[in-house]
Amino acid sequence: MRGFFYYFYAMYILTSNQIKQADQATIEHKNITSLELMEHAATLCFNWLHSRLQGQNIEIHVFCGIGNNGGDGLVIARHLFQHGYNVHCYIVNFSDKRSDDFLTNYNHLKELGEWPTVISSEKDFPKVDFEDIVIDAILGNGLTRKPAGFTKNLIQYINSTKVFTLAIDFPSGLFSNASVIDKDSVLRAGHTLTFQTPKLAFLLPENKNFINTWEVLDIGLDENFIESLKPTTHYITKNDVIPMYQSRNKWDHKGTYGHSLIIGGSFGKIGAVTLTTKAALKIGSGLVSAYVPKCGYNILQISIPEAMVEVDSDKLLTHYNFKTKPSVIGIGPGMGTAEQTAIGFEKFLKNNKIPLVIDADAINLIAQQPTLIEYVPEKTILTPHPKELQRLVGEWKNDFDKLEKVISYSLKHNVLIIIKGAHTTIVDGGFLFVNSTGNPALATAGSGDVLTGIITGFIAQGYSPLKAAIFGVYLHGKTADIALQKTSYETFTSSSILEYLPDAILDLFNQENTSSQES
Ligand SMILES: NC(=O)C1=CN([C@@H]2O[C@H](COP(=O)(O)OP(=O)(O)OC[C@H]3O[C@@H](n4cnc5c(N)ncnc54)[C@H](OP(=O)(O)O)[C@@H]3O)[C@@H](O)[C@H]2O)[C@@H](O)CC1
Ligand SMILES: Nc1ncnc2c1ncn2[C@@H]1O[C@H](COP(=O)(O)OP(=O)(O)O)[C@@H](O)[C@H]1O
Ligand SMILES: [K+]
Repeated sequence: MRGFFYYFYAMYILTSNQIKQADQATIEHKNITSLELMEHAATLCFNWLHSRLQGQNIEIHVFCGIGNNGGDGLVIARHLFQHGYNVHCYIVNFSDKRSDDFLTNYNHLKELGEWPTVISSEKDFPKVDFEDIVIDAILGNGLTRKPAGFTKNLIQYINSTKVFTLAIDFPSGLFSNASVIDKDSVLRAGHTLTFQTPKLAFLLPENKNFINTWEVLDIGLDENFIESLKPTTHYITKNDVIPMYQSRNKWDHKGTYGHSLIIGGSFGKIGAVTLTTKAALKIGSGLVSAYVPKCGYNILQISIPEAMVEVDSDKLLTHYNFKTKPSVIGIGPGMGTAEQTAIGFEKFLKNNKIPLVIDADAINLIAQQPTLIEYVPEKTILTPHPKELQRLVGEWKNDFDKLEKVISYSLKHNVLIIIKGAHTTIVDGGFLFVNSTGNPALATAGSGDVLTGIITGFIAQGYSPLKAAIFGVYLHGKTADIALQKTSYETFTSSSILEYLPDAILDLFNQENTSSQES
């Protein structure tokens, strides 16, 4: 699904209410019944499983609730029976409020002579072996409260078997847009097939135990209607960044691609600012300068002959009196938070009018003196890792609360915040852009410094701060994804990000694999 609402294309992440509305609109506008929609969605799930199992004689336990998620389970069970699989189908009878489409599919199955087993209490729990497969169609998008009673116990029982579980739409008990209150009431899915759009809950670190791998099945909900909902949360994939790429013209020269100034470093931490400087160059900034303490001069000049270097005091940044006239400044890596550095930084911010990317200790200094944020130019980018973010916006109760806090900070100060992590999220006022690339190979010293350089270098070349942030975060993650085909998690270092940056850019022009809607 492609969004027109923002000024480029992106896949939407919908809330459960938006999905319900889109479901209804699709039924009305596309002249399709809800039963047909269920048949279509569940058949896609069956096809997914069938193409992998190829008729193998594995015991498959399909647990169905009594709503439409359960209805999906019944359709999947029917197809499995009809294809000769060794299937056990159960109705998790937690309520009398059976949905119409559930009932139709229930009867359909019975007519075929396949009577599901009804589970009404713990004594009805079947034996499930580790080698079996469980299909979780207990609760989906209609979850209104945490599962309790025997339903919760069933979820706990399935979790305890450590069996592979394929969740339909949602791991049962996981809310799309609210935090889990009772961790024992949520199914721990091995893989989730979710309908139409990714769900925000899948992308938050607090849900790491419930959601493992997942993918989106396009069930054909009405895209025009979804557009009209003006969703504010986007999932960034290759299709979304390709149009951002700015190609070069024959007559361009280095001045066309801007001048990045990287400010940072302190004694013992010159490496950080070196990585950032290298990254700004490698992503194509026409000119790159570094402003570092004197102790960093030789290191930078020797390790990056392409960069110009200006110096401050011996071991620390204190004066910030560089002569360079850059188009953008990336500031913070390795800078430290010494008192003299803090005093100089305050003066620098108060006088500066140049676009900024603020990272690491520069974020910590703003957190120490919060009014400093009033002096940054609008649409300045801040790139905190979780600890730095906490210092900046304060403690949060859960990941949804964290997003709320970051959104209000971003709105209040008109800045962009990049929440770094496994699914790095760019917050631009009320809009969220969640990244799809990257893996734990990036959990290595200096990878954030490189990201700062990439984003700074993009802004130098004329990318807007938002595009620089989205494109930079996407490519940064993509280097690690590509690298894993040739190297290991362990041997990937921050310098490897720069080594694989050309592959990540070239991959944009590779026609294969353009629909990476999975994680
Ligand atoms: N457009 C799409 O994406 C399509 C979606 N489809 C499928 O529909 C699914 C959504 O179906 P759904 O709306 O019927 O909700 P579902 O999750 O089955 O449960 C609702 C029932 O559970 C109850 N209930 C809630 N919480 C509870 C709890 N903690 N403990 C106990 N009970 C609880 C709730 O009762 P209530 O809260 O109203 O009292 C109600 O009776 C969706 O995930 C997808 O699989 C496809 O078929 C086709 C296209
Ligand atoms: N498990 C992971 N999956 C994807 N990306 C990750 C993972 N762990 C770390 N990263 C990325 O690596 C970078 C780490 O940044 P940061 O913590 O600031 O590193 P440093 O301070 O060492 O430069 C961020 O861009 C983050 O998104
Ligand atoms: K489910």
